[in-house]
Amino acid sequence: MSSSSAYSQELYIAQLAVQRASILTKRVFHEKAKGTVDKNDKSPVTIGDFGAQALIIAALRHNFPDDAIVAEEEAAQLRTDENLKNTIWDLVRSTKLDDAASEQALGGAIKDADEMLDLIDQGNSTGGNKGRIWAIDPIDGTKGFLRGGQYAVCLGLMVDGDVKVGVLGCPNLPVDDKAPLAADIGSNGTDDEGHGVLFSAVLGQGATSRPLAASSKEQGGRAISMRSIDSLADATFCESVEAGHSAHGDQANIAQKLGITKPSVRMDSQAKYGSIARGAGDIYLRLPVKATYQEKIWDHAAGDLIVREAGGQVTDIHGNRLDFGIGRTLANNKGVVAAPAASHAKVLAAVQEVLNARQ
Ligand SMILES: Nc1ncnc2c1ncn2[C@@H]1O[C@H](COP(=O)(O)OS(=O)(=O)O)[C@@H](OP(=O)(O)O)[C@H]1O
Ligand SMILES: [Mg+2]
Ligand SMILES: [Mg+2]
Ligand SMILES: [Mg+2]
Repeated sequence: MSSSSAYSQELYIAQLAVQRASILTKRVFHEKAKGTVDKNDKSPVTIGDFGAQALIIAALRHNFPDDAIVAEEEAAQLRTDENLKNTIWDLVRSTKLDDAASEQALGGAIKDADEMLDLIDQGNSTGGNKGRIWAIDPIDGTKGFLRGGQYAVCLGLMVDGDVKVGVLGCPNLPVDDKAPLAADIGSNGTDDEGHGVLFSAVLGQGATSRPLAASSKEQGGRAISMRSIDSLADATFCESVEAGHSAHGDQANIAQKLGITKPSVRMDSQAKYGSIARGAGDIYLRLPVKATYQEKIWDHAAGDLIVREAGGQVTDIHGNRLDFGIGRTLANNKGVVAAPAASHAKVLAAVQEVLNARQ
């Protein structure tokens, strides 16, 4: 550890935990049948989601035993499916960081398959605005992961409801912060040479990126910041791939109102937040499709902080900051509008015009 600034130990462990979990997800993509299991909300989950969650929680439990954890997945299905459990255990016990000291810092291996299941289930905190709570999305953008597009391994630490540390591992994004966003980045991601980036931020300390494959000896990373755009007409906006997750039609109308001429870049996961934070894109719009859907805290905690620390503003469609302190969901918010701080009011005004016209 090179620095003793606030949350430096949490940042260090979070980065290593995300790096290790990303090794597992990449192995699943390349080595294993990725077959999905349907969750009760009809969304897909893979052995990668369960395995990555187990590894991250093991690292947190070893280092911060008293902290609460909110994580997306639960082990119930694995307890009744021996085969599935064993496949995941096989992956989890054989996934390690190359650097022995880093692996040691995470507490090393999980004891056995039953301990793995118990760890997965320790992500069941109800959240809230008291004390230290980690938010984990082991694979965000599971559909992107399956199609070889974008996905992210996401970890955030909230203290009294405020996000203090955020880390995003994006195995299929270019390492180069300046690489323009390819139009097909959401369907044609790759983790070949030159890909894999780790975004990080600590509240009040800025945001950084570094290669996901970097060893822990290369601490730090490059500072990243949002692009300062003179005219919104030149902006690039990012949105979900799934039309059911955000309203593509409304988003196109908003872009048109802002004079944006470039087509949107569609990609899954919090890779959208990372991409705008480093100026590869400029705006992330997520307008609600279903009025009843509540966004989950693990889908936004790390990205929200990384964008704000890179000079952006993140609100919901009503202009309110995302409220991470009321439970597992963002029940007080609807949608997401993320933009450079100086342009956010203008973007929000266009969002509201389009939404008002909708009613
Ligand atoms: N109906 C609805 N509306 C909004 N959001 C939803 C909805 N259903 C699911 N989800 C969550 O969306 C997460 C992935 O969304 P993304 O925008 O990142 O990617 S995508 O292009 O839409 O797949 C996805 O995260 P993962 O489950 O981690 O992949 C879900 O938590
Ligand atoms: Mg999911
Ligand atoms: Mg998610
Ligand atoms: Mg997920």
